[in-house]
Amino acid sequence: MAASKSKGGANKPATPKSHGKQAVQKTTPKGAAAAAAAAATKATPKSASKATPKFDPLSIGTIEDDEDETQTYDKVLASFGADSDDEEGGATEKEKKKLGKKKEHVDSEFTFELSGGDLLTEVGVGGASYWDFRAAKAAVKGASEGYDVEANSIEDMIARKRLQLKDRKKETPSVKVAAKIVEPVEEEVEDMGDVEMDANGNFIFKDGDDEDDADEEDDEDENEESGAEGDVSQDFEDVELDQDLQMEVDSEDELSGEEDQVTIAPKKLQQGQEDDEDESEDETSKMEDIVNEKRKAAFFAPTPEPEAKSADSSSTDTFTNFRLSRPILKAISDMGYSKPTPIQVRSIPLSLQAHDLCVSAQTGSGKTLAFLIPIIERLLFRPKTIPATRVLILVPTRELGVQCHSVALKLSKYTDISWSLCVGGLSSKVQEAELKKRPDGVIATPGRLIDHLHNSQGFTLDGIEILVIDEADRILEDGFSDELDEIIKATPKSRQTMLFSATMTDKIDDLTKLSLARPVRLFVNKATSLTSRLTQEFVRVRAHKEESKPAMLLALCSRTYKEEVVVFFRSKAAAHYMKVLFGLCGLNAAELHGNLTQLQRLESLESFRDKKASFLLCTDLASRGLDIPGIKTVINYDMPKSYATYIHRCGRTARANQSGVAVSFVGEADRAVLKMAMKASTDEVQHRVIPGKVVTRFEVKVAELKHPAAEVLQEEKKEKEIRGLEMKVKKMENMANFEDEIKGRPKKSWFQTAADKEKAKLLGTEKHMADMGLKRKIVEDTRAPIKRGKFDGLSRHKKRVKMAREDDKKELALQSISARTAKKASRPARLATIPESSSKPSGPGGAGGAKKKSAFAVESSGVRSKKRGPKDASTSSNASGGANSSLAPKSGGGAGKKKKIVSKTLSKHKRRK
Ligand SMILES: Nc1ncnc2c1ncn2[C@@H]1O[C@H](COP(=O)(O)OP(=O)(O)OP(=O)(O)O)[C@@H](O)[C@H]1O
Repeated sequence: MAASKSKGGANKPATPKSHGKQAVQKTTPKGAAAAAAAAATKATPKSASKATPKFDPLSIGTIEDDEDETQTYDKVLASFGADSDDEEGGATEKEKKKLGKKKEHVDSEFTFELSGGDLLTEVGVGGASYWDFRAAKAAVKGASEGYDVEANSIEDMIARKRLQLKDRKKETPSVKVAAKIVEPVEEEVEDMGDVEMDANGNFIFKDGDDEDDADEEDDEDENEESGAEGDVSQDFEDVELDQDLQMEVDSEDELSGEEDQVTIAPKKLQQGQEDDEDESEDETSKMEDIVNEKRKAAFFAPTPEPEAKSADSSSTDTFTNFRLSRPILKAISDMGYSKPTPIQVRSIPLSLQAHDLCVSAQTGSGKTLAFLIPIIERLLFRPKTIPATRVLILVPTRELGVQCHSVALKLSKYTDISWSLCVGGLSSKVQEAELKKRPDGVIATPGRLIDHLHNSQGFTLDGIEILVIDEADRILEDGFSDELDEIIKATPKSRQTMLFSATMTDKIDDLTKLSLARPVRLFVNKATSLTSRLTQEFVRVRAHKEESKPAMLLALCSRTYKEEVVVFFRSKAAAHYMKVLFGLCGLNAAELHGNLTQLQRLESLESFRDKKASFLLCTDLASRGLDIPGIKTVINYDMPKSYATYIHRCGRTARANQSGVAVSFVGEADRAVLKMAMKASTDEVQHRVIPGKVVTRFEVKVAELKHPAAEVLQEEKKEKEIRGLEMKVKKMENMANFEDEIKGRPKKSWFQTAADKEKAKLLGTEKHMADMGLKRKIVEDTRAPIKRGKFDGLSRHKKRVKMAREDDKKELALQSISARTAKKASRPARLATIPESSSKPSGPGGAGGAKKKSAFAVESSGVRSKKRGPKDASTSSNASGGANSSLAPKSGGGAGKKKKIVSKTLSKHKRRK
């Protein structure tokens, strides 16, 4: 059945006929299609024979393979020692060597397990974690030194301080402090009040920490008194929450004592006042919508309808339906996945057929595999005589790069495909060495990639055939825009481009700069939607109670959400301060933000992943893409400025069919995002009230720990200063010992100054604020225009032809100018001619001969320098092994060939003359 269906579909691509990428498929040589077909047949395990193929495997777009050496599936298998159907007929030793080093062995009995149950759940629980830091950690700059330097870490300082506090506590009898703090800042450390420590150094809240304690005053009164939370009074009136927020979901009994109140927030925000305001804008926005829709229809290729599901759809959606090669199926199976997720079902076939894609699917829906699986499948059939980097995956953060790299390695485990991770914080030298070997794929952050483009000899993006931009809406933001432009220009236009994000934009204006070829738009969910498995809660923070937030957070994390919690802060300093406070309270927290070294960042993630730390205190650095199995709760200590960031932050939990909770502290300034969240939510949004008495108790605690926390931070600061001095001394020593070598190193170049970068960042924020409808402070774009090479972004062949033409033109200009000058010189001098040597006043009409002369001089020097350009370029590409020449075979060789083109055109010109 499978065979007949696939035959039937062979001439009927699953995608629109008019698609722009068909050219790619047309150029696919015979060998590649045959190889794909062979792969399709041989890779199909027996168990898949009943599966109905949903796309035509023969139309798989192959990596450029105009070389004769296209690998057949057998050869690929043979190269890593896997059994092919005909073991004896496998690759020879020589072929094996040529095909690359042996990877893991594929079991000859391997068949893809289709009945693995709901692996999403198993995986989500921790079956196949995406994270493997070994490769990244090995590449961290000066990793070994890092350990020494960090010997006296913040953890040690906190631990010491806790011991000190414990000792002091033993010496000083406990003194009760009043429930209400008047001047908490002035409290002495010794005045621990009713907050005591147990033998293990944990704080004990004597006054009713026990949740069963019913001997409490009325919660509402308490809340009034503390002002931290509680009754939902006037402040929120204008968002019309009041009445409904009073609704109790829990029974009275449950709400007695110190338990938080959790009530349903109303959906009123969707109607009423706002709608009235909107009405006036309705007509205009309708018109805009029509225009936009028309533009979109012209820009995007029609989206193929999802296949109609049979009654038993679960059995039809399997990885074997994609006709993937066996090494990939085996790797997918090893990772514990049995069925593709909906976004994988829809995007993998299109991606295999080399379509440009613009994909939006909810957080945690499996987008990483959605782009990696087809890439690896296609790379299996790449030409291999000359190594080349054909795939580039751009990610916005280093950690996301590490994660994506780790998944790519796992998926490529049974293949000879190589990957390089080029993100900041890891050793540039290690990366440079890797890039020299031309890995098949590079996973990079934009900044580090450009660094290599400018400073790693011979590294170019000329050979990129597939470009993936993960979290594409983020990378399309202004902060990255200059870098993105630079990268796009450096890659060939013929590449396949795939954009992925949970909040993907389909605004044409944003997408045009990526020079997409009729991309297919796959929006599996609304870009504003969050999974229904996520429970959203809001904790209100009144304007004058902002300073109670640390106490509220401690209350939440000590009483309600005690483990597998990620807390997002707006600033690095706040995250760090909280880390100290958590530590002093005996709560085990890791931190993740930009003030840490890369090693510390990775270690933080590791300790949180391994459940050594119950809390991860971080900035938005961790808001996108990070996939840490088992996160139960996300707390927005500071509400993000944009709803998109809110979606991404909340998306760290309730991933891969798991459920989760997102709790947000909402202050006066956060209403815009709150409204959007409420509007977009299909489920009820909860309002959590932490009893005022509880908040007060934690306020006492925070006040008491303020001084010790400050001491820890002071100690840390001193430690850093000492470290800084040590590093300076080391630098000076190095300079003294290796001065010549250090000074002899080529200076690094960068396409933006630090000020430009900062300005770009600011502009990004401004634009974002404007998009959010918030007040915009105009930042003038005073950046100097970025100087880019005239030929950036062109293929090597086109570059050479254009350069040759330019040289010809200059040469012609030179010749005609010199001919004219000679002609002029041969004319008899006019009577009134002023001698050339005499100076003329400058200004209009005053330039005379002197100006012409200088123009000539400029021209000729320009010719000279231009001529040097291509030579230099070809020299560097030769030095790099000419890896890319295989990708543009028709474009010819190196400098020698270029010279020929020049002389050919010149001689033609001369003939014409
Ligand atoms: N086919 C599958 N079956 C089971 N689990 C899967 C499958 N594909 C991916 N997963 C799991 O789903 C989780 C989320 O995947 P991934 O990180 O790719 O999501 P995402 O859509 O990129 O999320 P985000 O938008 O947050 O970046 C991962 O833990 C992964 O192991």
